[in-house]
Amino acid sequence: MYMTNSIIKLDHITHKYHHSVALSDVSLEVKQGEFWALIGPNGSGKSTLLRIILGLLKPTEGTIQLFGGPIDSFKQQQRIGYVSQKSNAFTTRFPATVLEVVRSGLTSKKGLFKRFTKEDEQRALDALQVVKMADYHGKSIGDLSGGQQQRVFIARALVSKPDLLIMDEPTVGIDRQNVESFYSMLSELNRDYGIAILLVTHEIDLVTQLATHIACLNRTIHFHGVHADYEKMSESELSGWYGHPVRRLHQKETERAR
Ligand SMILES: Nc1ncnc2c1ncn2[C@@H]1O[C@H](COP(=O)(O)OP(=O)(O)OP(=O)(O)O)[C@@H](O)[C@H]1O
Repeated sequence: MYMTNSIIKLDHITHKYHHSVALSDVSLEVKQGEFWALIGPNGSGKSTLLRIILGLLKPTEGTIQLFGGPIDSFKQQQRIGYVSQKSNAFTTRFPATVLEVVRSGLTSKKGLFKRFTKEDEQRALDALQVVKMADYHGKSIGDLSGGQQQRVFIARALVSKPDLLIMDEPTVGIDRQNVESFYSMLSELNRDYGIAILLVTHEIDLVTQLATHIACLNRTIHFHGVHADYEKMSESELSGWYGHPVRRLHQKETERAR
């Protein structure tokens, strides 16, 4: 069989909503084990790009490959875990324990009314262990903090053992201190378990320290590459494509701010 370490490959993606261009000629490749931060200001096309990758939206032009094959014939949805920014709103209205929420990540494969086995429960507990939330498995999800809830949603996405985790601003509404520990948990997930990550965020300084690769989007890609090359971009170049001033915090400053 043809082997590839390519996970997402976008070639010349353009997307128009009616006549307005949301994305223009975007090409990008995410490979096995990489941690990509996709950054860009409001309205820059980040969510549009994610929806295209998730197969929810067909681009006006361009091609997408997932795991080395065309998106149209992609059938292994369990290889991709997705966590949205809206998870929090859902949890508080939904009375369930942490374990039940995580186990529900297996539902798409089992069908809605199939019974869960002991093995399923163990898989859910293992996923909770990875995000350091196993001690909370019996708690009601609504009783956890925003940061803890998002960890549980990561566990829910991990329960089918995906190769890629896609997240759309997962830290919205979480306080700064918990955001930092949430991001280091993601970094461990990438480093220790080899899971590729594509993370959409506004929190440039926190994330660019951890990501192995960075893509700067504002309708089109203004930069994409490894962290070291991103660091070489001047603050004025960064501010130019971002649309308003960007100040770069360096590692030492971030350490001090903790
Ligand atoms: N369903 C839609 N119909 C028409 N225009 C849309 C639609 N969705 C998004 N747009 C427009 O496309 C552009 C890109 O939007 P998108 O939501 O992808 O940006 P974003 O970077 O995710 O923004 P934010 O950071 O604010 O979430 C914006 O100008 C937006 O108004």
